[in-house]
Amino acid sequence: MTGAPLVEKTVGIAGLGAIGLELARRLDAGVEGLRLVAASARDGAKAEASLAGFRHPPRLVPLAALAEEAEIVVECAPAAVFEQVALPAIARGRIFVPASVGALLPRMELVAEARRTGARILVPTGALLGLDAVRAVAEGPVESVTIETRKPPRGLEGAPYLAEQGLDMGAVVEPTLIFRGNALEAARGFPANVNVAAALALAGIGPERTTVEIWAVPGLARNTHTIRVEAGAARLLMTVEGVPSETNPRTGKLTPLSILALLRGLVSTLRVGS
Ligand SMILES: NC(=O)C1=CN([C@@H]2O[C@H](COP(=O)(O)OP(=O)(O)OC[C@H]3O[C@@H](n4cnc5c(N)ncnc54)[C@H](O)[C@@H]3O)[C@@H](O)[C@H]2O)C=CC1
Ligand SMILES: O=C([O-])CC(=O)C(=O)O
Repeated sequence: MTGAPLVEKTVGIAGLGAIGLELARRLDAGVEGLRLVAASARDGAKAEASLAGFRHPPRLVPLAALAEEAEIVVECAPAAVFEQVALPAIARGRIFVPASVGALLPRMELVAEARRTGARILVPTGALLGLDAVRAVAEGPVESVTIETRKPPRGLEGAPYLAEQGLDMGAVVEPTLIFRGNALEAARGFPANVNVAAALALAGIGPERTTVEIWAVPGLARNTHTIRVEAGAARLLMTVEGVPSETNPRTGKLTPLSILALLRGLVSTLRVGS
């Protein structure tokens, strides 16, 4: 006797940068139960070149059209175009997987909208770790959640908070605490750097109660995130040292892999971790 035939889920990717292109490559190499059918890129000619060696190149479509093409829409684009991907995906009742989690935090009304349309918003662990454990302890009482992010100064450049405070990352010569506040304030001040803090906040006790520290550390080779949780069921202490990707040193190599693991979990028979 054979099992039920496998029903493939179709995937569309918004943005073919450090995360999107690696995820696309992995899917094109073959993942049982998943088929990459569409992608969006800002530069069509560059995208065609990137996809040239693919076995089954995805159709290149505008951001807003991804939701028409695919059941799962993965957002890996700059936060500035988040709504162009998220709104159609949610309106059409798709599975929406955002990498720009910092852009989701100030738009939590999208969750209510997804409930109305039947869409699901699945936030990947991304560059972080241990959100299964954070979700588990958050089923009980939690006293505090803190994330300490350490990055080389150039990895923080361009953040609005630095301009507001007149902070020059070129002048940092020793490990320096640049910011301490809650996850909502961090997402506003460092929109390209606190996707991890946003994901942690959503997994645990919310953005107001999640504390974020951002350190600029000259010479640091790996983006390092340390999570500390005091909860009724357990004390969590977890650190990840991410290897920067070659194409975008702000983004670690772990993030596309985390998204791939999430997508596999949507179609696999055996799934491990809550
Ligand atoms: N959740 C997490 O743990 C992490 C999330 N991120 C976030 O994920 C997002 C993507 O990150 P990366 O891949 O490193 O960025 P990237 O800059 O390497 O890639 C973004 C891509 O989107 C493309 N793009 C820009 N405008 C577009 C448009 N209008 N239509 C289609 N494509 C467009 C760009 O050309 C580029 O190829 C960022 O918002 C970043 O902050 C990054 C690292 C970790
Ligand atoms: O560490 C990384 O790779 C990226 C990061 O901090 C973020 O996006 O929040």
